[in-house]
Amino acid sequence: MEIIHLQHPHHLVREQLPPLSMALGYFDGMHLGHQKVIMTAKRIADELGVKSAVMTFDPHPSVVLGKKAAHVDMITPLEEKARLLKERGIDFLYVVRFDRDFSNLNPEEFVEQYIVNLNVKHVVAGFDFSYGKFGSGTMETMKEHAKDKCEYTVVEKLEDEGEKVSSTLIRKFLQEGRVENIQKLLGRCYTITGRVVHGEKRGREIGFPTANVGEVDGYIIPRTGVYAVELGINGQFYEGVCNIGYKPTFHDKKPEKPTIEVHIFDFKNMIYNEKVVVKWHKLIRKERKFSGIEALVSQINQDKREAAAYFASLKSDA
Ligand SMILES: Cc1cc2nc3c(=O)[nH]c(=O)nc-3n(C[C@H](O)[C@H](O)[C@H](O)COP(=O)(O)O)c2cc1C
Ligand SMILES: Nc1ncnc2c1ncn2[C@@H]1O[C@H](COP(=O)(O)OP(=O)(O)OP(=O)(O)O)[C@@H](O)[C@H]1O
Repeated sequence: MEIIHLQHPHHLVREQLPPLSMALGYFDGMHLGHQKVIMTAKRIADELGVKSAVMTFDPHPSVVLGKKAAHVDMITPLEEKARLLKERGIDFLYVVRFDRDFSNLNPEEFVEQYIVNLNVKHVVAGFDFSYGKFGSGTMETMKEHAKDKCEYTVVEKLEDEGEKVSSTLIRKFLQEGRVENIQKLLGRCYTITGRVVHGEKRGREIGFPTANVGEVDGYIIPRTGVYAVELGINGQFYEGVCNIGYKPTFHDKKPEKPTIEVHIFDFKNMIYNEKVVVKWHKLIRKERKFSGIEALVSQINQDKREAAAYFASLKSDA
């Protein structure tokens, strides 16, 4: 997959570009609704005998348009989004810099410059996609704006239990720690990529060595608590339990940031500095302050049993 970064105004020339079937959207999460849009674009590309493409934006429009943060954490930061698109056989990923100038394009200009002029023959988006200044272009106006230069397909709403499958819903579940509910919206577990960093080195003393996962910038961290997780190291996944939190048993003053610590069952290798993937399966309980090490250790043993029972149930379901 080729990744093409564009900044407004772009200077690409239509005649020099391959004809495309392109899916449009921000696509944070690459959830099942997004996958429906993207795979529709790919199917149409195959039918037309053209290349498949996805157009996304960076940073998130709310960073530029909103009054809020200068940065928004993601379900799938750009690198992860690109990895998932490559896995699905998409040929081109266009990443358009979302800045003030770009956001001020009116809908007709957006279609002319970023669809027609990029040699898009067929454009695919979801029922609620909007484009152009104030998001005033919709899939209803697309017909008019694309005129006879480009065909388009609108993908119907994908729902789960009567609710639209959306990034917003997944973000809410992450805030609540309900990672188990996310699996059916993403079609996979929520994952975070990071690196094993040095912790406070207390874990080994209490009989539960943990891999502290750092360098997770850009990802939304689920709420604090204890989870059944898998940790991926060099492509191999190991079952374990993870605490996301502030370790109140040992810290009277709340640290600035929570730590992410994974205890892998029956594992003794040194993995400092390794790149790892945390796969979030299920929330087991909230983090608590214990009266001492003994009470904490007894609870962690219980957590391990619960996580192991969960993983065993997955195998018996299969
Ligand atoms: C499964 C699991 C559950 C944990 N639950 C708690 C908890 O509820 N409260 C707490 O203060 N610390 C909890 N911890 C964190 C331990 O205090 C921590 O692993 C220990 O202090 C070692 O930290 P270190 O690796 O930074 O040295 C938990 C750790 C694990 C692995
Ligand atoms: N559940 C869905 N069914 C069909 N199409 C969808 C669905 N969710 C998103 N899309 C489409 O996928 C593209 C990307 O959508 P977008 O990035 O706005 O995601 P979203 O999940 O709807 O996010 P948000 O929760 O922020 O509204 C758009 O074309 C959008 O219309």
